[in-house]
Amino acid sequence: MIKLDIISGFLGSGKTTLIKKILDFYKHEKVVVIENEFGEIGIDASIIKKDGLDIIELQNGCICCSMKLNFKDTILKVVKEFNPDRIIIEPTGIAMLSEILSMINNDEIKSNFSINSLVTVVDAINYFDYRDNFGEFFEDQILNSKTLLLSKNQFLEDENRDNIVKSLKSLNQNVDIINKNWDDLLVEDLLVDNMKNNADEKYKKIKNYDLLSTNMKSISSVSISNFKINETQKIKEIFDDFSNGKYGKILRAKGFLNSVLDNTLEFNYVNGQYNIKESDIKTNSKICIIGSKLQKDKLKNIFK
Ligand SMILES: Nc1nc2c(ncn2[C@@H]2O[C@H](COP(=O)(O)OP(=O)(O)OP(=O)(O)O)[C@@H](O)[C@H]2O)c(=O)[nH]1
Repeated sequence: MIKLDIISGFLGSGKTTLIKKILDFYKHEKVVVIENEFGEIGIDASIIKKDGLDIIELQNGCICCSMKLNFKDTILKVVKEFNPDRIIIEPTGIAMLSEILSMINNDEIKSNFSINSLVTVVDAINYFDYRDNFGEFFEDQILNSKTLLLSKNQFLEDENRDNIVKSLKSLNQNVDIINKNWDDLLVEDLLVDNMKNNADEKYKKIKNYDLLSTNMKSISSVSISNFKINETQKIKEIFDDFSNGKYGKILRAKGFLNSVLDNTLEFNYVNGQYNIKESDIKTNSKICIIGSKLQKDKLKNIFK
């Protein structure tokens, strides 16, 4: 049986960071990662790329396409082409987990695969904001997971972390919740416990696309390649501006920048917070911006 690991979670929650971490545990296996990115340009594949790892990138332009994507066919193609021990799937941050599970809930997949982990990474910093603004969608990921893994929890007080755990439990009583520092995380923590969780349990579909909130439906993306900005200070100013709403509600931006100092910088912006760090990845300058009610022309102009 081929092992299947599904790592879901809202935009910028920490899926790619987690996959990088678990790849170390599986370095003696033949692993294929399927990266389904929402924007038009791929960023995550460059981040997790390493020798001997095969990565399949699936780009999707809109939430509606992202949900209709046929994971089943892709997975079966990967099996034929690569014959892997394990497939790790990172759906887009705005994929409905129920939709993905319904696509792989068929005999062909079941006879070839065992679900090893079905994790949703929950961004502790933004938990209540996202739950309020993207409720039914956010809950779909939580209801359909076997394991919930809190990320960024080192930034919160114990009391706030406890409130998140309580809220998660009120949504899904049967799920394992991992609330620990990721330095202490073991791959065993993420495995589906078949004794506790019935693997054949029906996925819990909450809403179909037509019923999703306007907030959710208005999420779109802008991707810009080879932009000319090459100073850290300038990109910081842009990110500071992202939070004031003049370009729409920007939830996520990520990419690379070739700086004047001739090095590559990797940046991550998640709902008002950002970091910029030196990267050893050699690539052109590129940015993918995701948010709701995006002012796309204004955004393209600032990167001209
Ligand atoms: N400090 C800290 N930062 C984290 C943690 N998890 C993720 N991050 C940061 O959050 C940002 C987004 O992480 P990613 O792993 O790219 O998130 P993602 O879910 O793959 O993002 P998308 O694929 O764009 O939805 C990066 O800057 C990470 O370094 C965590 O547990 N602690």
